[in-house]
Amino acid sequence: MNARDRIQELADRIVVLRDAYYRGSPQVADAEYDEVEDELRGLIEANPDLAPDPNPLEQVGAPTVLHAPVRHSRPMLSLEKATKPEQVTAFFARFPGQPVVVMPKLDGLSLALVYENGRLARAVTRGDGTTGDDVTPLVKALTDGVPARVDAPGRVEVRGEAVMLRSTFAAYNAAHPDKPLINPRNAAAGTLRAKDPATVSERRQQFFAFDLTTEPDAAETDLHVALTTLGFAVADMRHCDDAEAAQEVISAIEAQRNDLDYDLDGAVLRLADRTAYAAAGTRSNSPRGALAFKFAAEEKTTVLADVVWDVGKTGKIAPVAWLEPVFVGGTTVTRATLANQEVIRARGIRIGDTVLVRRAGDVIPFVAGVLDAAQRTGAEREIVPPSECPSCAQPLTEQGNSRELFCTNVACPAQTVRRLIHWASRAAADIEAVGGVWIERLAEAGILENPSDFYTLTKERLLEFDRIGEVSATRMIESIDTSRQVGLRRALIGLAIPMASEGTAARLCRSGFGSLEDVLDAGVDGLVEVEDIGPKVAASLVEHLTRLRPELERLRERGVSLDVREEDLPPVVAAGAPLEGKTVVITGAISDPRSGEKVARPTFQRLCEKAGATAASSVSASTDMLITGEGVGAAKLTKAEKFEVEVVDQGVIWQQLIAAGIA
Ligand SMILES: NC(=O)c1ccc[n+]([C@@H]2O[C@H](COP(=O)([O-])OP(=O)(O)OC[C@H]3O[C@@H](n4cnc5c(N)ncnc54)[C@H](O)[C@@H]3O)[C@@H](O)[C@H]2O)c1
Ligand SMILES: [Zn+2]
Repeated sequence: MNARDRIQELADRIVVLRDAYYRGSPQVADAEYDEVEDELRGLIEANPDLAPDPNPLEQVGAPTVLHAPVRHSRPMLSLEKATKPEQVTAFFARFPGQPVVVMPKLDGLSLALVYENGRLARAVTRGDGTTGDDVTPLVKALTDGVPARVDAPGRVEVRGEAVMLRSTFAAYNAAHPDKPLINPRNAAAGTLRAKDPATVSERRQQFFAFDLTTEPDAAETDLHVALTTLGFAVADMRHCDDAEAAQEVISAIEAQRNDLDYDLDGAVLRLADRTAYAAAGTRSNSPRGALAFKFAAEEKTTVLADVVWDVGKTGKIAPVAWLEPVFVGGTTVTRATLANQEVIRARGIRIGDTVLVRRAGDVIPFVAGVLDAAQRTGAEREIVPPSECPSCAQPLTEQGNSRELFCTNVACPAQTVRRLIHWASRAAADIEAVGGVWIERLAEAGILENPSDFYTLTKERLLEFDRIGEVSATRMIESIDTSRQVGLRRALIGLAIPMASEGTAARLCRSGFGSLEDVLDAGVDGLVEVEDIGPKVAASLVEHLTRLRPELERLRERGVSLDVREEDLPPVVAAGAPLEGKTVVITGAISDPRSGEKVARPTFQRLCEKAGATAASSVSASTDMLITGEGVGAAKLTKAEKFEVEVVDQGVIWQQLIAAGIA
């Protein structure tokens, strides 16, 4: 195909894809759409005289049907994209001496809020950039972070992004397994298209501001200060004086990406000074004073090649999607979860479909749904749940609203292997040297069936197997030996009792149970006394521990400790302990100043708890102190500054711990 035809083809495709996307039913993932734009941009750059007219790359959004059209005071534009550090350097070089704010590029939809003499007059969507939709009632009813009044005269226009928080999204999907939302962005856009706020009342959104214009011109020229003074939330804006600092903040935002409560697809750089930003002007479809740095995509489409029903350690039979390999969220994904049969039904997924796969950080990849059912060829197959266990062929039972399938055969071979692997896992007995493949082989050979069987293994027995040498056999036996110190909390985790979480195990230890046998002897009545342990969890504990009693006896006989360990007990805090009543966050690498040796974070945390502190994982308004070790990330410090949290070097804390006889 010649360049002219290809250009036209790509331009037409962009129009079609945008139209579908802005109507709320995208046909492809963003990353794939961006590839089409990139190819067109490249071709036009190489053949400027072949630029299509109109050129979709110079347009914004899509001309959709507007219910209540409102013309914007100035166009709402797209952003110039960058993917390489050199482009960040070039941006700074264009504006010598100008400070820049760097902030997350939120993945929601942009809104313009217009205030007249202090009152919110209207909220308008971006639309095609020139004209948007008036969505004031929906925004007033459903969007947090949009003050009804601001303390400013004349006309104030605040632009920003309305997002559905991940927590809201997850809660909504948990409450509506029959009609799940595909992703937070789509959910936010769909919400603002609703005719009646009452029908979408559980789909709340949060507004984060990133742009401000005032008439008459306000005195405050710093964007960040001006927005926060007016009472708007901004998503973590940080000032940077040079490209190097900006690049650091960009990396920090990307590193934090999974811990935040909103989706983001990049970082935005923008001149911090409002006057300078306005003076920089615009191109056909983007402001000159801003740049978007794009991150790797967390969503891609791929073909669902098959669905395999996998037997878990508690007998749950879960559908696993086998995918054509797809690079998403930083790795190549070939497997993803499909949750349960209700989710499959609600999302209308079939084998052979092109599905949207989402992988954010260390979250297990999952199939979010089918983007474009119109692409089906007719060769797709229904996903049929099994009626019997794929491992032991026993009939299955269904449980709960989502109709999860269970094999209740305790002798099920697949479950046996899963339970053994679970016993050996890090959170439980931590038999590091015996991997899953070995456990499977030993189980197949009939040597391993219950956790207690690990403790009868000998080096000689292991050496009978092919492909095992003296060294690894010794390591395996040593690792098993060490795991005899597993103790109450981790043994309980390792036994994989349905409904008993890691938290349950920790709470039982802290509330005074001395051993696994004590837990069993307490009975349901004794267990529900423990904070946060309900009757269902208590009943499950008693039922399964009763069943496991012979196994507990075998473990004991073979020298495995099922008693509570000191580290799992509530710390004894002396009156006047140095950190009494303080909520602390620990960050950076910790080392003992006396020996210079590295100290694991949980160990140091435990010392702080003995000194009376409560440890939290992230800095918030309720944090009293940020304890810093080596190599502290800028993100934590900025947050501490924001919440006015005292920052204390580990050295100071060590001195207090040593003086109090705790360390
Ligand atoms: N899947 C599809 O078929 C399809 C089709 C069309 C567009 N898209 C996607 O939509 C997006 C396209 O472009 P666009 O031009 O609307 O957006 P863009 O990526 O150019 O970014 C501009 C938008 O970013 C948002 N934004 C978020 N945080 C911001 C901040 N801190 N400062 C400034 N703006 C901020 C604003 O809403 C603004 O309108 C891309 O992500 C593209 O992949 C997807
Ligand atoms: Zn089975």
